[in-house]
Amino acid sequence: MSETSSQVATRLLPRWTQPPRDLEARVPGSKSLTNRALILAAVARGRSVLTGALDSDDTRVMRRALDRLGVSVRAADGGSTLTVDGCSGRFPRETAELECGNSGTSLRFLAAMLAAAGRGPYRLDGNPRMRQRPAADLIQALNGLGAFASSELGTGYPPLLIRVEEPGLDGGFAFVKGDVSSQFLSALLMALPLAKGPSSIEVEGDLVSKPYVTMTMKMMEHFGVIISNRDFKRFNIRPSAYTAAHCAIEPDASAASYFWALAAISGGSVRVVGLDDASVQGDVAFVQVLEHMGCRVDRNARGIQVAGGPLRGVDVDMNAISDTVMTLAVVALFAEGPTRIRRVGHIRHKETDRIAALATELRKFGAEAIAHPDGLTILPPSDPAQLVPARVSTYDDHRMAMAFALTSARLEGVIIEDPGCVAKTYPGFWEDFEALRLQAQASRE
Ligand SMILES: O=C(O)C1=C[C@@H](OP(=O)(O)O)[C@@H](O)[C@H](O)C1
Ligand SMILES: C=C(OP(=O)(O)O)C(=O)O
Repeated sequence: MSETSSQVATRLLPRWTQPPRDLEARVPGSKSLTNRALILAAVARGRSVLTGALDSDDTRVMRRALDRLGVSVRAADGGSTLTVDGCSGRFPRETAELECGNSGTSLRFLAAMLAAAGRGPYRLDGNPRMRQRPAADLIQALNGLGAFASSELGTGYPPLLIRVEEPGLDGGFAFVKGDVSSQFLSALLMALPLAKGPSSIEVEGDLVSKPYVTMTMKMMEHFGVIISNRDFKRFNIRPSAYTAAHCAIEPDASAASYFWALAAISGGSVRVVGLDDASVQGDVAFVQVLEHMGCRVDRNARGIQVAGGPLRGVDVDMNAISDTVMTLAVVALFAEGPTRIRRVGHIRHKETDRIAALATELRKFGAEAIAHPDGLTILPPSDPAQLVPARVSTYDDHRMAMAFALTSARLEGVIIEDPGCVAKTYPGFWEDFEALRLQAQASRE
């Protein structure tokens, strides 16, 4: 039961006969931190070493792209230690075709960095879904700062073409929309210190996923560049050089959400090792939502533990932690009363339209689900015994697969289609999930 290849069409999940009790889970490194560290190390002066890095489809996209741009990234320890020889702000290859799969961070961060640290033409493409994920706001901002960026098909979506005239991006002033994806802003912030002159970026509309912008600024600081911002509205960036750094990547908090939710649904307890409230990842706040639903949360030096109890539905704004919406929606199936998830309309632009996908799949289990423009209401049956196992479509979305796997904590016979899609951010998910189930079972025998 260790298939993660996409050739495996389905995975039948055994029901957990015992809840996990006082078990520990270790999750791989953060995708968002790994891809930021990689791109910043690539343009820094000197050799950087990243430890605890994530080795998955999304980080391989970034590594391959940097390789094509002439930056050496050497992997050791199964891909978790990466040594990057920085190019001091100038990519060695002046033109390249870069394939970004469905990695939003890779495509958007690279697009801006190419304008600042390259010459071009560069072409960035992705899989069919990536060709439906917005990029127009980023293109527009880059062009306002002196780049020649365009959508090849004129759609505002990838493939993107990027070039700049010698000697590089001008800087200056640009607006960027904040209500579609924070990745546009993060991409510009990381690239603009390499522009010729100072720059200011003003965010238009409500900025989504704010903790990721804080993460961007913290990582920039780690590589030696400090920028100023007022209320996440206006950012001022002075020309500066990145310097190589040692970077210990935290475990991925979005991946951790599946194990915390497992404890919530099963009534057991799981500690995810290596995360605490001081994490730079906003998604650690997911445990607070579980606390509101009735779980107990214990934070100590080893990590954060969630212990499940009777669950009640919640009304929650998940704008800042929207990668955990799928996890919460599945927890809500097992709670008493409705759960309303608000201010996450932007998740329609991710690996799939996540609001539509969730509503469809939740209904298969016997819940009512209402899709709203900004989120979702989940109305579980009044008696959890009325929930039925289902065959879950995953829409090539790793988070749909991992979140719905949690239903097997309480239901026999759940089937997950295309389980290999977890490789986007967590290739070893099924092995880790099954190992924990066996541990739970063994602890009661
Ligand atoms: O900057 C990042 O690393 C990310 C930002 C978020 O995207 P949006 O800003 O598009 O919500 C998040 O969903 C994604 O998984 C990673
Ligand atoms: C939205 C996600 O990824 P990205 O935008 O980086 O493709 C995700 O990992 O849930």
